[in-house]
Amino acid sequence: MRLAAEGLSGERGGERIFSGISFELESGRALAVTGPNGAGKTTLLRIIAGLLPAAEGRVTLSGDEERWPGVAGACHYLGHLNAMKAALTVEENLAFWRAFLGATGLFPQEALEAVGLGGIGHLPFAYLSAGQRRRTAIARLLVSHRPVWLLDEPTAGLDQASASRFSALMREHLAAGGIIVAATHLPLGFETVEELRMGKRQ
Ligand SMILES: Nc1ncnc2c1ncn2[C@@H]1O[C@H](COP(=O)(O)OP(=O)(O)OP(=O)(O)O)[C@@H](O)[C@H]1O
Repeated sequence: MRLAAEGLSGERGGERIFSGISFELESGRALAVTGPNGAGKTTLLRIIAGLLPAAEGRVTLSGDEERWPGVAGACHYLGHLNAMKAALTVEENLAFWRAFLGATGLFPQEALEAVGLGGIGHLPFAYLSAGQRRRTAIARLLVSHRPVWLLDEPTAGLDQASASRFSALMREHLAAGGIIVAATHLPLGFETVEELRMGKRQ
């Protein structure tokens, strides 16, 4: 499987944020997108996820078109917001996502154990600390299989042990043939094969 971006330009509020971004990632490879605040890292991830249109260029996913006919449907997008309902329990939130995205991954309790939150599935999401919320959002990546993980500052708010655990989960995803594009200010904790450095804006 190969994720490719060709000549991507991104705009926000009618203003060109970046242009001429190209890359190719084979199964098992990760791309760390780095650069200063406002460089367009989130914008790029959202374009890849199909959440924003590209001003120019295109993103394609090839190699298993029968199973993954489009890029958007093949992606998990972990944004700054955690995409959980405050009033539902942690486990109910994950059960919702598993039903919504497809029961092709771990059960909610298994996913919670994988992020070290096995004991708190019964708590309302609203009760969780910032780091626990982030770890629950990471558990969402595990309840339904998607080959491409798009991660925006995935380790923000995580303590060192949680960041190491997540790093191991990312390595497992790559070892299983997955692809990762991560916007990050911090090292991801494994040898990223490529870095895409986005420019300074102002
Ligand atoms: N909805 C919007 N309308 C207009 N401009 C926007 C909008 N969203 C973002 N921008 C602008 O687009 C630029 C790129 O933002 P983006 O969030 O992609 O940067 P980033 O590299 O992810 O930054 P950070 O490291 O701070 O997360 C910024 O100047 C931002 O102010």
